Amino acid sequence: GAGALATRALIEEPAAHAESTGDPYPFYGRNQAGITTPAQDRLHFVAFDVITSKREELADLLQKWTAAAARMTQGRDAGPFGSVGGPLEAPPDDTGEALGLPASGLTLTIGFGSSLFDKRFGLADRRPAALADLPAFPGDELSPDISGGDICMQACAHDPQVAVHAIRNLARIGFGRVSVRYSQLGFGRTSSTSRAQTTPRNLLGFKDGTANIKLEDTSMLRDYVWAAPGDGPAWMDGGSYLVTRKIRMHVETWDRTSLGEQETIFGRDKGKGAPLTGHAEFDEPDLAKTGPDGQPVIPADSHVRLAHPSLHGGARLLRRGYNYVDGSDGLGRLDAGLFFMAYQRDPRKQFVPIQTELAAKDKLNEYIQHISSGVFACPPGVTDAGDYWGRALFS
Ligand SMILES: C=CC1=C(C)c2cc3[nH]c(cc4nc(cc5[nH]c(cc1n2)c(C)c5CCC(=O)O)C(CCC(=O)O)=C4C)c(C)c3C=C
Ligand SMILES: [Fe+2]
Repeated sequence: GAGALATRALIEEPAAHAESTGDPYPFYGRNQAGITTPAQDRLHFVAFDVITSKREELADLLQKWTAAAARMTQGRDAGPFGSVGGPLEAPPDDTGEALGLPASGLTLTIGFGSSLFDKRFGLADRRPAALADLPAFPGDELSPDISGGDICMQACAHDPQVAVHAIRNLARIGFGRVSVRYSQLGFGRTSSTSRAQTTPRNLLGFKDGTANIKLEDTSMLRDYVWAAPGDGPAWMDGGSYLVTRKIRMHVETWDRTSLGEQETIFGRDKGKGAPLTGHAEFDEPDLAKTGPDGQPVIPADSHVRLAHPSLHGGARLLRRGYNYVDGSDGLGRLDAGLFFMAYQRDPRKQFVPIQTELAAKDKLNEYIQHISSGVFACPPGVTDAGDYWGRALFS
C-alpha cells in the first residue's frame, strides 16, 4: 500500500500524460476556485438529485465531499487510506484511476439548484431571489432529464482522467444520499478567463471568449460576478450564480455556409477574431459604424451586437463553457455543441436579458438549439479545514 499519508504526486510512477501543467490550485479561499481560475482544458459537470429526506444526512455529505475535494484538488486520494493503502477486506476509499497523476489544475465547484429549497430540508426561507427559474425562451427545446438538479458539481482539470476521477469519487461518497441526474464531459475550453491565456475556438471555428470578463478585471468581478452583502441571503456573500445551457450545434449545416455569412452572423472575423469594424482581436466593436450601403457593419442580428453590454445596461457575464461531442446521432450527424456556463452576480439582470435578446433575434439561432438548462447558487469558498461547502446555509 501507499500508506495513509502518501500523496499521488509523491508516488514514484511517471505521470501517464504530457499535459502542460500538473500543479494544484489552492482549495481554500474567500471564493470558490473554478470561477475566475484560468479555464482548464477539460470539464466533467454533474447534477445530482438528493434522495435522502434527512437534513442531517445532507449536511454530513457536504462535509464529507468538502474533505474529499480538499484532498483531490491537491493531487491526493479521495480518502485517507487511498486507493491501495487500506484493508484488503474493504473497498478502497479512492477508486484509483488517478493514482500517479498530478493535481492537473483540478478545481471542484459546487452549486445549489432551486429545487433544494423546497420543503424537504427546511431551507425554503433561505432561497435567494436571484435563484429564480429562467423564463422559457423562444426556440428552447429543453429536455428535463438533462436539466436542473438539486446540486451541481463542476470539475475542471487539464487531464480528463483527473476530472472524471473526482466526479466518480464524489458520486461514490454520495451513494444512498444523492443520485446522478446527468453528467456532461467537455473539452477545449471555449473561454479564456485570464489575459495570460490565448483565446480558444468553439466548434464553429470562431475565437470564443475575447470580450469575456477576465480575472484581472477586478472591478468587473465585483460588479458582475460576486454576490455582495445586501444582494440576498448572507450565506451567498462571496458566491456567484451559475447558468448552464447545453447548446447543440448543427455543424454540418454551418459547414456549408459561406465564410462571409459566418462572419456576418458573429460580427467578427474568423481568422483573428477582430470585430468587423476593427483590425485586431481586442479592438472594441464600433456598433454605430455603417457601410457604403448605409447598413451597420456589425449587423442588427449579429451575435456580438445582441450580446453587447451596451444593449443591456452594461450587463456582462463571466463565460466558462466547453465544447462537447457526444459521438454521432442516428443520422450520422455530429452530436456536438457548446456546454455554455456563465457565472454572474444575478441572472435576472445578466443572463436573462441577454438571452431574451439573443433568442428573439440572433441569426446564429438557425444553427443552434438549446437542449438543457440549469441555474445554481454557488456559495462562497471554504475558508479552512473546519469549514465546509454550504456551512452557512445549514447553520
Ligand atoms: C445568453 C448568453 C449567451 C449565449 C447563450 C451565447 C451562446 C453562444 N455564443 C457563441 C459564440 C460567441 N459568443 C461571443 C460573444 C458573446 N456571447 C455572449 C453571450 C452568450 N453567448 C456575450 C455576453 C458575448 C460578449 C459580447 C461582447 O461583449 O462583445 C463571441 C465573440 C467573441 C467573444 O467575445 O467571446 C462568439 C464567437 C456560440 C457559438 C454560442 C452558442 C452555441
Ligand atoms: Fe456568445
